[in-house]
Parts: sequence; structure tokens; C-alpha cells
Amino acid sequence: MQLEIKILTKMFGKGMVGLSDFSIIIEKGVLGLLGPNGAGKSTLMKIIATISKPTYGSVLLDGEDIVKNPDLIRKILGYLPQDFGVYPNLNAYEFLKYIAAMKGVGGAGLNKRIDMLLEGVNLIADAKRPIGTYSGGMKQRIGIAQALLNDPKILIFDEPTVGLDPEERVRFRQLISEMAGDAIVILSSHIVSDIETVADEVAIIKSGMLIEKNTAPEMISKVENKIFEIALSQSEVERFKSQYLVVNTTRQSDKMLLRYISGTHQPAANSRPVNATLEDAYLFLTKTQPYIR
Ligand SMILES: Nc1ncnc2c1ncn2[C@@H]1O[C@H](COP(=O)(O)OP(=O)(O)OP(=O)(O)O)[C@@H](O)[C@H]1O
Repeated sequence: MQLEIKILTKMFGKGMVGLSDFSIIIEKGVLGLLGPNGAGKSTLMKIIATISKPTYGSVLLDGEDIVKNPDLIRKILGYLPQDFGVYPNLNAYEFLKYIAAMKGVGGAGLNKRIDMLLEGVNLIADAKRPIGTYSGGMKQRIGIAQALLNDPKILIFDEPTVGLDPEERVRFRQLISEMAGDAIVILSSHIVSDIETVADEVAIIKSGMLIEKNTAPEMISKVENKIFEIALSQSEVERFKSQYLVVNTTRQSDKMLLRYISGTHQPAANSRPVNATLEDAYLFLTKTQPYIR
């Protein structure tokens, strides 16, 4: 299975651009979308989920355009939107049965699948109380379960880990690894480590355009030997920031410890090299690299 997105553009009123000539090929596995606020991640996911139509461009599922024929993807799609709403008076079982009916999922195995999903998102114990009484993280988990109801071949999760505590984030990653199988899974997050642990490939988006699509180790290799730390006094920090791309600043007794990317410059005197992370690569690529056209 393959999704080929070709020169996709989404323009909103008043000249707002959601996506601009965006092209990417997505194949089986987990693709993590990273990008600053307003980069276009949700816009891209909504168009693939056929919730929104592009201004122009096409989305081909194994060669067939789903913009023209949305039913091709809808029956094999699981989607968790960013602003997932629930019916507060229904309990988890009732809600999932309702979504199953809307998706046309039924049959003898439905109750078993609902139990398995509720187990997977750790909601069995709370499954009989109204969703309106759930915490934000619990609502997010019922959202994850509903996206998986129809054993989808294409799964789209818009910021699925928002509101999840660390233990639930680990559980989510396990669930995705178990469920992914032969599916295409697309997920966005602002938490780089969430993407790094679960994604086979990462796409970095900025201003509606693709900056890089690669595996996390390949991206990290682009900043290998470029990451340094230096301890400076408070008065030296601003000048240093004007010369180098500083990715993190922490206080260390009377000094400031700056983590920075040397880029094409020589590292500053008295710096020490440190191992690069995906977060460093992300910041380097979003701050310095041109867009892919
Ligand atoms: N309905 C809309 N009307 C006008 N502009 C919109 C609309 N939806 C999105 N945009 C604009 O399109 C751009 C991309 O937005 P989008 O929500 O896709 O970004 P995002 O990467 O998902 O951001 P975030 O990480 O903050 O969720 C932004 O500039 C946003 O303001």
C-alpha cells in the first residue's frame, strides 16, 4: 500500500496557507510528523482523512485519487482528530458501539474487539461510567480506541499523546507497535521523543512545506559532531546566542550551560562535544534548511 501526495496546496481565506506544493510518498510503517505550531500537520492529516479538500493537488492511494473518490480510503481509515469530541452521557462501551455502527463495523467479534481495545488503552475498569466524567487523558485514550475499531489499514493520529501521562505514553507506543502490522500509520506530536521511539520515518514540516523525510538515525547523523555544550556567565549569553544556534539553556550554579549547534562555524573555545539527539536535528533542520520542492 502506498500514499502518494502530489503538490498538495491548501489555502484558507485571507491568504492563510495550510500547505504549499507539498509532496511526499508514504509507505507501510509509522511516519511521525514534526513541525512547529501552524506548520500544516493537521491540515495534511485532515486532507488524507478526507475531512478537508485541498485547494489543488492530489492524494493517490495505490494510484487512485482519494480527493476525487474519498470512499476508497474512508472504509480502511482510523482517525483521531486533534479536537476529538465525545458524547458525555455515553459510557465507553456505548460510545465504541455507536462509532462501530457509524463505521459499519459489526458482527460476532465486535464485543471482543471492544474489550481488547479497552484493555489496550487501559480503560476496562472505567468502561461503564459516562465519558463525561473522564479526565482529559482518559478521553484521549477512548479517542485512540475508536480510531482502531475497524482494524484500519491507514491510521492517522493528530497529537495522540497530548494529555497522556508518561506511563500511558509508553502504553500508547506499545499499542501502535502491536496494531501497526502492515498498516500506514501517520502521527503528529510536539514531543520529539514520542516520535523518535515509535516512528520508522520522520517528516519535518514547516510553513506548509516539507523540509526533510528520513529515518531518525539519518536525521541525527546530519548534526553528529556539531553539538556542543559551553558554560558561560549570564552576561555572555546574549552575544553567544547571536553567533550560534542555541538549542537549550540550563542554569548551573553561577553559570549558564548552553547546548548549541556549531553548524558550519568552528565550535567556540572551551566547548565540549556532546551526543546529538533527534531534537537537535529537528531544531537544526527547521532553523537552517531550505524546503524540498
Ligand atoms: N480553518 C482555517 N482557517 C484559516 N486558517 C487555517 C485554518 N486551519 C488552519 N489554518 C492555518 O493553516 C496553517 C497550518 O495549520 P495547521 O493546523 O495545519 O498546523 P499544525 O502544524 O497542525 O499546528 P499545531 O502544531 O499548532 O497543531 C496555520 O497557519 C493555520 O493558522
